[in-house]
Amino acid sequence: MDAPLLKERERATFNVTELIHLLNGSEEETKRRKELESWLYNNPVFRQDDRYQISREEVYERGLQKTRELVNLCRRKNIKFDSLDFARLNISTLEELPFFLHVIMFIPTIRGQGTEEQKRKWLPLAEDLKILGTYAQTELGHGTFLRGLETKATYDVSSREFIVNSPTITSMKWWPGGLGKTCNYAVIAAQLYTKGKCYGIHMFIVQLRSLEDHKPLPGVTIGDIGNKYGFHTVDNGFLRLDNVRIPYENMLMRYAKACDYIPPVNPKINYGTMTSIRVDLVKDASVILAAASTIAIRYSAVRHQTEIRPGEEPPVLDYITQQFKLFPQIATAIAFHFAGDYMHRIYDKVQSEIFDGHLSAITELHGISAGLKAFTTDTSIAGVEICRRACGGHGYSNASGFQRFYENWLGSATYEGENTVMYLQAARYLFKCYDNPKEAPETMSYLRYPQNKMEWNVKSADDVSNYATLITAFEQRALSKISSTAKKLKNLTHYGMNRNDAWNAASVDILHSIKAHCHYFIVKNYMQSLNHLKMSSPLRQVMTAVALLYANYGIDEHAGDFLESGFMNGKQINLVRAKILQLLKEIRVNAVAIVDSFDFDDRFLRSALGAYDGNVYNRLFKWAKLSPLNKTEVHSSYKYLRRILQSKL
Ligand SMILES: CC/C=C\C/C=C\C/C=C\CCCC(=O)SCCNC(=O)CCNC(=O)[C@H](O)C(C)(C)COP(=O)(O)OP(=O)(O)OC[C@H]1O[C@@H](n2cnc3c(N)ncnc32)[C@H](O)[C@@H]1OP(=O)(O)O
Ligand SMILES: Cc1cc2nc3c(=O)[nH]c(=O)nc-3n(C[C@H](O)[C@H](O)[C@H](O)COP(=O)(O)OP(=O)(O)OC[C@H]3O[C@@H](n4cnc5c(N)ncnc54)[C@H](O)[C@@H]3O)c2cc1C
Repeated sequence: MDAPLLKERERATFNVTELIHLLNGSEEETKRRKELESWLYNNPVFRQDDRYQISREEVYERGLQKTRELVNLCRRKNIKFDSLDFARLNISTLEELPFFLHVIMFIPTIRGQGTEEQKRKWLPLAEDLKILGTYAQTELGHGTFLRGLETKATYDVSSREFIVNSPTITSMKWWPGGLGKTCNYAVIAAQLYTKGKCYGIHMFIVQLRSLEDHKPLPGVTIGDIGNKYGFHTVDNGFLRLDNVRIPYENMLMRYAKACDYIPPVNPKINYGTMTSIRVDLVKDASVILAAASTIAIRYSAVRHQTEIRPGEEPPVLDYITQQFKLFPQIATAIAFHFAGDYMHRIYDKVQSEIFDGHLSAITELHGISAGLKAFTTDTSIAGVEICRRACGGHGYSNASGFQRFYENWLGSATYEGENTVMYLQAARYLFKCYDNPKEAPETMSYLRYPQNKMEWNVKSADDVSNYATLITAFEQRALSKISSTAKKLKNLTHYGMNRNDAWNAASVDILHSIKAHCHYFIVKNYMQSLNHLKMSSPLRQVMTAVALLYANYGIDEHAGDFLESGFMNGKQINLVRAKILQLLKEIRVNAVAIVDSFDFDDRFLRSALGAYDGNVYNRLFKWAKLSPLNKTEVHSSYKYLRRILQSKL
């Protein structure tokens, strides 16, 4: 163990194991997670040290090998795909495996939108991996605007079949994970046509490849869409269907019937699978940012550079600017951890209502999950990059471990709902609640009260150490944004603009309003979660400092909003900034211990900079020697170099 990290750990003022169990939910949860991880990480197939030295095809093939190992492990240990254990395994690999969509979207769509009979037929096949499916909704021409999707499923009454067709090039399915080479089935989102009338988007199970030789079936043109920023393991694919016939029973009909069409009670119930992934992405944002913070903090405690006082080369973690970069990332990761817990609680509650036939809460769930998905993924993507940059040159090396997180996580601003669109969807719900405050859910209860102007009763740095005053600050900032935007919308329509054009004209203000609302919710939920948790006083002291940093940092980052709201003045902003510096100093002694509490296995981080023992330089050198260029002392391309060296200008 590298001496600096040892010293850092010895200085900690709280019990790391206590925080590990708190973040995992309990000691039993920690034990179970570590047991599952040991089964995974002890398998050589999950090697990663040559990840960046192999081709895309080898990466894809490795993905299938890992899938095989993961599936065999689940079978040996009787772990079901919809179990918490599988979810733990999934995040512990954090690999975008080619069969990923089969588990997170294909099966859940059948489970959520199939009739009992359809579930009896398809779920055993899917859960036993007799068939492998993906979720094929996005098309070349449309990903966001689902009502604009062009794939058609036309009901042929005479044969009791649907004819599924891609009428144009823009109607080709494009992006679905595993579609290119892996899956032999898909749930296809298509416009249902019956008796000459279009009834909108419904979901259809379509076989794409033979179960005998995996060749594409007649009428199916299918393949990989090519290299991307990340998700290299996944064969995101394209699919064109040329009047492919499927049985009537292949339309998922829990909520709608095709023959003599019966519409769903709420047409958006077909969008339910997307909501479930958005809910997961909130917690994923916490995990990704916690992993990046772990790498950056451990490295910053080991990396000594330049001088504060002549003759002393300190760890870069002693630079206040380094703390100002990194400690808010730790705080954000923990804030999003609690937001993810909240999202899962709400999702489970609404899901049980839906299965009892009450669909009213799906609009609220959509409004909240769309906003938090956008807010947490945007923030965590930026946070990973801050962590990477804080590691200087070695942060730019693949040996740092950042690229794996960053390249896959970048997509989260787009997949499962492009973030701007998600913000606007959440805002649509927020402004509806603003106009009808009595209908506002608990997360928007502050809209119910009269918007009386308030002043922040803050006179000293101690006042910015109070959860209630900080929550009020974020509430007033959000209210100020929402009410001024509502006024703008009212004026625009008052002077003759229709509601949609007014919405578009005010959409930048609307975006600021929903982001302020999400930020308020995250702060409030974070602090209330800590208040409800039992912990020792040393740990509570640390967690309080981190939570206060999250809130005060948020005020400093958006100082203009808080001043504009009239709720705060310049002097108070300076009190906040003074508080931030005081909190950085307080957190410094525990920084390494806090990221140790995220409890990432080295084989998950795969980082020469963030390994638990801090043995950075030997790991970097060992990794560099793996470079294919180092297979020979003189590279075979020397012949070109020699000509360059011998040529005359
Ligand atoms: C390191 C990585 C780790 C983990 C990664 C894990 C997973 C991710 C990896 C890959 C998976 C990616 C898979 C995909 O991307 S699948 C495709 C995702 N696509 C989308 O999200 C499409 C986004 N577009 C839409 O959802 C819709 O088009 C829309 C933007 C919502 C607009 O729909 P539209 O029908 O036009 O509705 P509006 O006219 O705007 O009216 C809105 C109306 O409908 C209600 N609504 C909308 N959506 C939902 C929903 N999901 N649930 C419930 N209700 C919904 C909305 O509330 C509003 O209701 P009103 O009462 O106001 O009318
Ligand atoms: C890694 C990855 C995996 C994916 N996996 C799948 C999958 O398995 N299955 C699947 O079906 N799809 C998948 N997708 C597709 C993904 O869901 C879509 O790309 C996503 O929904 C965005 O849609 P789009 O590409 O049409 O973007 P667009 O909507 O075209 O976005 C382009 C720009 O237009 C703006 N814009 C669009 N509409 C509005 C609006 N109403 N108001 C304001 N601005 C707007 C957006 O903000 C954005 O800036 C995946 C995508 C990626 C990157």
